Amino acid sequence: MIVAEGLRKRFGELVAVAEVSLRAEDGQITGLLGPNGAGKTTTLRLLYGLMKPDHGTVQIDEVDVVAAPLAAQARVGVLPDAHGLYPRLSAREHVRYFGELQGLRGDALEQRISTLVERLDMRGIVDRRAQGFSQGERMKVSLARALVHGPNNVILDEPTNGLDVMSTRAMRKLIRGLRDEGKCVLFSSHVMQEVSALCDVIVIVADGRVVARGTPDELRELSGHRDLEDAFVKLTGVESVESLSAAGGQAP
Ligand SMILES: Nc1ncnc2c1ncn2[C@@H]1O[C@H](COP(=O)(O)OP(=O)(O)OP(=O)(O)O)[C@@H](O)[C@H]1O
Repeated sequence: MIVAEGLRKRFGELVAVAEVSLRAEDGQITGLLGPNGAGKTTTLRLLYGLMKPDHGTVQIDEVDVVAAPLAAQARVGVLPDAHGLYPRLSAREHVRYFGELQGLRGDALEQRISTLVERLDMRGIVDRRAQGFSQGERMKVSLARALVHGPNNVILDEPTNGLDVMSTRAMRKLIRGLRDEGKCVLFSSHVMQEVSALCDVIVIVADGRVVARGTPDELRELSGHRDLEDAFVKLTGVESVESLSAAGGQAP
């Protein structure tokens, strides 16, 4: 379970996260939905301890991310926004390296890698060097890396970005599978269809603030729109989901 309270983060004069509190439960998929620049990536980085908040707290399975970052990070798998891979390492070596960083060794690690190779359908690429991997192949390696230690919590930043239809379906299946195993899954997206297809709970952010939260049905009711995309537009105040408006607010 991931619980954030009163998060704030500014970069100089720019307020990226003005006020975000959220709760992502085990056995649920929680979607962080907002237009470009709303503060989603920054919020996720605060949640998994890549950045420290100026204000507020984050707990992962009741472990404080600022006070005990290593213990908190052991409980979470992260698919960050950029899937940087080492070009000379093979897919298997990437996953093994991250497993070792998480304290896995020997047969247990190799067994875990084999399971992920099957689950993510990586047989064709697992012993190839990452140089030249397609977007979908990079995504698989990044995901395997995130899941190698079997974390109870999984944070995914725009997980279907750049994926084709088949890969998007595979990703959705995987995300649902994690939920069905009882894991806490939190992912960000600016695409309403993506979020509505997957999420049990949606947290909508705009201008670095949570503007609404609830199940898809609750959000329809709150906005007075049957169509979820219309509900999103109403709740965020942006013209269209794809309007790409930079919504980071300026500090007073
Ligand atoms: N390291 C940084 N330094 C300065 N400004 C930053 C930094 N990271 C984010 N920002 C700014 O903070 C605001 C929120 O950015 P963030 O990446 O969190 O938004 P987002 O909702 O993830 O957007 P997108 O959907 O486009 O990825 C933006 O205005 C962005 O330019």
